[in-house]
Amino acid sequence: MAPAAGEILVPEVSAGVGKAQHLGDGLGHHSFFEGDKHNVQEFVLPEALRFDSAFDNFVDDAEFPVIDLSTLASGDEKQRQETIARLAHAAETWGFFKVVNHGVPLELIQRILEQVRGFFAKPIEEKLEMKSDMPRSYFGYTPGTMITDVDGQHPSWTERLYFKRKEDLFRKLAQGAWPEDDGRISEAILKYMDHMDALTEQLFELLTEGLGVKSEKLTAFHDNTCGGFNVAHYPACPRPELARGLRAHTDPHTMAVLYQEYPGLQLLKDGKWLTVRPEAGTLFVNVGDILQIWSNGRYQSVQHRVALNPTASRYSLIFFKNPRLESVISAPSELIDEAHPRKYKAVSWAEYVGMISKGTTKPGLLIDKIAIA
Ligand SMILES: O=C(O)CCC(=O)C(=O)O
Ligand SMILES: [Fe+2]
Repeated sequence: MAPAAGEILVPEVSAGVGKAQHLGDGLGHHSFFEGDKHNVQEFVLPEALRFDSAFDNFVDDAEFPVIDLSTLASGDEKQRQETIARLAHAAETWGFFKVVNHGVPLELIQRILEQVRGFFAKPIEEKLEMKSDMPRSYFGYTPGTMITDVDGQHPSWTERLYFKRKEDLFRKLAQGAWPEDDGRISEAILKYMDHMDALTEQLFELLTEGLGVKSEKLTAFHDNTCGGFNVAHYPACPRPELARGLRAHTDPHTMAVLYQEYPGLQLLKDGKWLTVRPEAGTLFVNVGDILQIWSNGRYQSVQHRVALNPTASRYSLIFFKNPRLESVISAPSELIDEAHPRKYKAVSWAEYVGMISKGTTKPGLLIDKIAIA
């Protein structure tokens, strides 16, 4: 008979100790669970919600779409059309693709990751001083105990720090997180976000063209205030099969751009969960719900989740691009005809986000709430 879940994970905690130094070598040097703030047993999932580790079922790299943006630099129109076709096909079939030769310096990514590690290594009390004001805003630090299913159950073995560019609090948050850094990290994050804005805008243009749409460009709904930057930490987990980094979900946004150093991200493809293999310097992009709505269901907002790693702590950088709050998203007329009736009701980003925070939906099904029957 299986022992009780809490006993399997970290037996010391079931005795009510909960100090980091009692959590074994795999977690002892992390401050994530320090100070009795978290009851580790909370992170143990019921059997039905558990999933395979980060090292099973890697995506076949020969099949996973790669978009090489250097193909656009030459100005060769044939090459550009080929890239657009490849990108559109990737968004239609996988909903995910790699981007290489994107112009984001690896040195900038590494500098940010270095700082990120330093922040998450701080004592939990210091991190909680920067706690986000949920549910109203995710801005700031969010412990895994607050990253749950929509009903508030089943916290995730993770923690994150979330920046929005135009918020007055941006510098205050960066300075609070890295007081010793003298403002340089703010500059690095802002520079990274500039790159992300440029990259997503470029992809929007290509994805718009890939649908043959002329009337209304996807860029029209966005500007450079419309991005959120997350740094996420998934501490090494001694029994990764019992907990999860992040539940299966689709991103409600327009698009997300991810940098990861270790495996953990898994995506759903033809009913199977596949692990995405990290590559130095490679960015991973996925279609969000807004892009699926706007493309009348052509581009796929695919479910994904994060599995845990038994020995390595994983850090990821995630940039979410979303429309302006008031932008109303509905598929352009070119995409609608008798054979392709409108699939989704028009929705503003403000309304869509409101639907999330009201918890009116089950995981992954938010988009179905606006489907036209
Ligand atoms: O950290 C990751 O690998 C993915 C995170 C993610 O899917 C999200 O934040 O929506
Ligand atoms: Fe996601």
